[in-house]
Amino acid sequence: MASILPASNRSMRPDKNTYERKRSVYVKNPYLEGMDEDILYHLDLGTKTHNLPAMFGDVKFVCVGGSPNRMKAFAQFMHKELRLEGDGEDIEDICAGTDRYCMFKTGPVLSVSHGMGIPSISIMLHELIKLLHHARCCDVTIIRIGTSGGIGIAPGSVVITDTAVDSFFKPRFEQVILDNVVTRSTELDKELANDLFNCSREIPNVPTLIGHTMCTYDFYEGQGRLDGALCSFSREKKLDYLKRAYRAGVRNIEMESTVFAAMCGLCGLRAAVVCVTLLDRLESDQINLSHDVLLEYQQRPQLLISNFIKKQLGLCDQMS
Ligand SMILES: O=P(O)(O)O[C@@H]1C[C@H](O)[C@@H](CO)O1
Ligand SMILES: O=c1cc[nH]c(=O)[nH]1
Repeated sequence: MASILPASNRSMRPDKNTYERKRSVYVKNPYLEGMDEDILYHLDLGTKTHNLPAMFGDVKFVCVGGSPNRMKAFAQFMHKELRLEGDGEDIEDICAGTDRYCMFKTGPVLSVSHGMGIPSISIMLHELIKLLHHARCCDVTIIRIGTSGGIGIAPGSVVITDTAVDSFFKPRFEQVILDNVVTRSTELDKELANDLFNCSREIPNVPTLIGHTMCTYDFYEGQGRLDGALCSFSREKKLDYLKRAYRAGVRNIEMESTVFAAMCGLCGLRAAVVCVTLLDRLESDQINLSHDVLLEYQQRPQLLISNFIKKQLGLCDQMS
């Protein structure tokens, strides 16, 4: 039977930090407290092997994205932007003991890769959220910086997601738990989305908008592409579907935002999704950008998030 768990249903127990108005990172699992040790297997970290509060206690911003190289480049970029010591080129992968994900820390910013698709980001988020909880982090903002296919907007546009929707344009994420389907809310933090949009106004030549983001389970058939190994629908059906998505408010398509919004919302993380579009899906299916253009497009969300983080840290005036 399906049930809705609203994102506002946040705490399992009273927040010990209520008086300081701090926002903790919650885990909603009664079994965790009774565990002697928690091994974060896919991150190659653990509560007995690592001093998580010392390593991560000061983290305030977590940025996640599919590709390990992109997330390393973002960490190096942030290192420079925050004017931290050294050039940041030799930044170490904290998860070097596993090749599932990579993680880099630069000042209060953590940069983590999540691979492609809902199952991959979901595993990473379970362990990342436990990590932040064990490290006693508070007031954490998490942002997915990714790539996507646009609908009816110019390639290179940056979409800040107001609501993540599924393939039926519904703001929900359906998690199969045992043999039940549990439906979770995919609302994102509207204030954060607006703050990011305001920040984007200061970046010239990068068209940026707020819109719904559709999250699919597949890049090809799941996104209505005509160029996969399998295709059982016509060009007309594809265009009809994408135009209906556009009319429902969808401006881009990717593969992680619904589970990201659902899990972060339930665990007390202020969350946003910021993706650049690589093509207009009403025009084409294949991504034929040159390497340089692709690189420049991928840097657009990074530039916006870096400006936002610097503003939040009160560093912008001193640095411009
Ligand atoms: O963060 P990335 O750029 O990996 O996100 C999108 C969605 C899929 O993971 C992938 C498909 O190319 O790109
Ligand atoms: O079309 C696209 C481009 C990037 N990522 C997606 O999921 N879809």
